[in-house]
Amino acid sequence: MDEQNSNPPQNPQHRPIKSFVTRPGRMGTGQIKALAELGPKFVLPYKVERLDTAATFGRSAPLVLEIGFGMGAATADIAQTLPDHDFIGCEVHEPGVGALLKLIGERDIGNIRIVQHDAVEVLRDMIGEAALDGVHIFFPDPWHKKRHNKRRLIQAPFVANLVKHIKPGGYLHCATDWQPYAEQILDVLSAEPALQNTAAGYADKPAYRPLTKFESRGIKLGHGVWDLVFRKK
Ligand SMILES: C[S@@+](CC[C@H](N)C(=O)[O-])C[C@H]1O[C@@H](n2cnc3c(N)ncnc32)[C@H](O)[C@@H]1O
Repeated sequence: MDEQNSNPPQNPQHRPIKSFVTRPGRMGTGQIKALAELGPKFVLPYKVERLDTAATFGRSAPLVLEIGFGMGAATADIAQTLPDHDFIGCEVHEPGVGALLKLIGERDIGNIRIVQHDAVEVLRDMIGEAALDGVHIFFPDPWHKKRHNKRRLIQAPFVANLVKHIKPGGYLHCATDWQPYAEQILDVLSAEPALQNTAAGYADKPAYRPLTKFESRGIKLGHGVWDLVFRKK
């Protein structure tokens, strides 16, 4: 999250560039308790095996994948706003996993499962083709510095692969507060032949996406936020 203080490791040639750096994070006692008590039910182990979503959620419902949910505030709100959808959230940062589990427990949310693993590998190994009705990528790490831009998640090869996992008619919703990244996302998604923009350029914020505290503060300071909503053809 705080790339100013992060120190991306050298990339050995055989390893793909990651969109995140794993950093130690302090866990609060509530997060530790939530991990211990709710982790076994709501955290799915990463496996090289297709996820059986009907068995996982005990029903068949539209499935939304969220990549990089951070502390999970938007994830929990959206899952409550859309109780007829099921949500799989991927996040590598353990305190975030603990924080979302805490919200799941406090609000008794049943339609979220978490995979604490790189979403690129989760997509490849656990999510079938055309399995997703929607994908949420909210405020992906902007990797501001030019030499770090290559770490940005939303790039053409990633999107070409991602769309294979979305059903025809399903959607990809991205949001960012960093204008150069918004421009990159707009270019990349517009150039992907399997996607169609639902707006002429940037979209209005869909009602289901809550304003985060961070975002509200930014808006008060006059900072912009750009939503992009594309449909799979
Ligand atoms: C800037 S934060 C935004 C978090 C949250 N979406 C929000 O709006 O507050 C980006 C998050 O994406 C996570 N992330 C980045 N790349 C990821 C990947 N490949 N798989 C899973 N999580 C990832 C990071 O750990 C970080 O928590």
